[in-house]
Amino acid sequence: MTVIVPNVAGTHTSSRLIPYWFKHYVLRQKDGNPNEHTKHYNFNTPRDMKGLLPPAYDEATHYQRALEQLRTKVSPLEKYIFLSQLKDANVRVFYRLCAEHLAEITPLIYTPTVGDACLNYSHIYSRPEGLYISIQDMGKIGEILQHWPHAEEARIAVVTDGSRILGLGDLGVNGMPISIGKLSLYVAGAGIRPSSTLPICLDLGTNNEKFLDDPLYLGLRQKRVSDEEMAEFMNEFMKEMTARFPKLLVQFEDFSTDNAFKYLDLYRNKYPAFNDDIQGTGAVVLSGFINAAKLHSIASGLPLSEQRILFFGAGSAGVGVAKQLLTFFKLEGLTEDEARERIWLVDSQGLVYDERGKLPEHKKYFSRKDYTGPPIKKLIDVIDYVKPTALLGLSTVKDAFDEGVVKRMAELNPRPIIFPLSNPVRLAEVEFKSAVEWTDGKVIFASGSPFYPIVHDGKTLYAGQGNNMYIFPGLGLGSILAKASSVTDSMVEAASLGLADSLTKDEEDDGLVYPRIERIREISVQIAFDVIRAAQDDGVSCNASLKDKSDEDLREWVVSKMWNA
Ligand SMILES: O=C([O-])CC(=O)C(=O)O
Ligand SMILES: [Mg+2]
Repeated sequence: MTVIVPNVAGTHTSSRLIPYWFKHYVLRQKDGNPNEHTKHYNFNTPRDMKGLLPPAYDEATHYQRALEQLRTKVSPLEKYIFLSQLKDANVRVFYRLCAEHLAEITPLIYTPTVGDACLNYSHIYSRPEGLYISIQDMGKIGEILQHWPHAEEARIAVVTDGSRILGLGDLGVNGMPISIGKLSLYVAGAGIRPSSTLPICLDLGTNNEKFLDDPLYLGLRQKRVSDEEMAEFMNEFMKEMTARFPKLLVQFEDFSTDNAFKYLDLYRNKYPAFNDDIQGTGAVVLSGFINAAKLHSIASGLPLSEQRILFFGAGSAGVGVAKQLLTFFKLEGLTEDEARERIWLVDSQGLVYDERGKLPEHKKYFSRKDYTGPPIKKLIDVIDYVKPTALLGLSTVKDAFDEGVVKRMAELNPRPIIFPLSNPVRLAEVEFKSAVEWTDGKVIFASGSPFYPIVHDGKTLYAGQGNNMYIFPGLGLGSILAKASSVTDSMVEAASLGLADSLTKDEEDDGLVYPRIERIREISVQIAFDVIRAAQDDGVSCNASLKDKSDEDLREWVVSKMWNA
């Protein structure tokens, strides 16, 4: 019997909260500048609030009140709107709520609900929360960046062009909530100061006809610009960003495949920048895979180096993850060519191999040379040919891992590794419940979006969440603290290995491949530490004062730099 266990969050907190919101409210009324709120993040308990607060007002109770109110909302989107307003009204209460109830709040401010927020952004929009830079701003981007207050505090920008939001496609300017959501996790998960975060949505047009026809659509009513125009825009944008925000790290988010690779390659050695979908997702999957392969090996006796990984989906995320997984085999002593041999890609036309015909650039590296027969189109047939130990989905094709596919994986492996990584949850290649049932509980599972735990034959099974949210907060924190001039491959790899290493005994006993999300801050400290050391080894850390710190001192120093609500 299989039962879904709802995620029941605890309700207790005894921590005191500062009612800064009142001061914030009063100040905002005075100046009325919509961006002004960002400067009110550092508050002391305002003494002048006496008489303005109800007699029995208690900071801790107020926090519980917010939680209670949240739970009266029915739909996830309503909850998202409530939380968004709470953040605006009272940033500390919002982040305290996140800190204390992360497992409950994360799916509401981030994947999967943030996907609904993006789809509906032009209808649920209520206030500015970041920067919108459009193609029409070309030539004066520098001027527009001046409008962001407190440039000296800016440390991390999440920049999207809305062209491939999660698995939802081109959402144009409606992509803004993904930048906002990621940055909320930077604060909640890594203690970045809220005023140091900068959400940016670039509006280069959209090819989404539905939005172009929507009278409330908030973006430019035009098709996406040409590659040449975009390249010119991006060059000006990055140049002006560095001039205006010299201490800023840029996280590229949800650019369409080709542009994701193109702009990462173009800027990664020039600016402190990384691409979350290529490098962040790659790192998080490598990490979960390391732990999954250990579990597989215990059950199968197969040496780790003999894992055979089949990727279903060969976009930016798929190829990014595949490249990162080369590290897994290299750590087992294989050469790069040997490592590449252990990985197969499947795209919409089936197995990716040289003889199939012309391939886009990013698929060529993994294209098989050892198969020359007719195209193998169906996934189940590719599985029969490859005999994979692991099946990873980054396709956004819902239910692509059907009963036949999953059962075949279970016939080939005592404990098959199945990672449906597409986001949001309704695009997952297979649901956790089905994967458990079809493998009789044997599956080693991680998904991009969260699934509830499942009780199978009296045992509670947990779905790992192979989402880059475990990586980017710590990778960003480490890069910022190291004052890294660029984000190197070793830094990304360090983040991944740090995460893999972070499982507690209790988590291992529960068969987890990722730590529990409630420990994200602790994990971010470890990742940031590893990232700083990697930056130093690569000679890209410009923070000379960290060089002589002992490991213990460096860890303590990282913790001391984290913001708390
Ligand atoms: O946002 C997420 O949940 C993970 C991610 O980067 C994506 O799917 O593009
Ligand atoms: Mg993304």
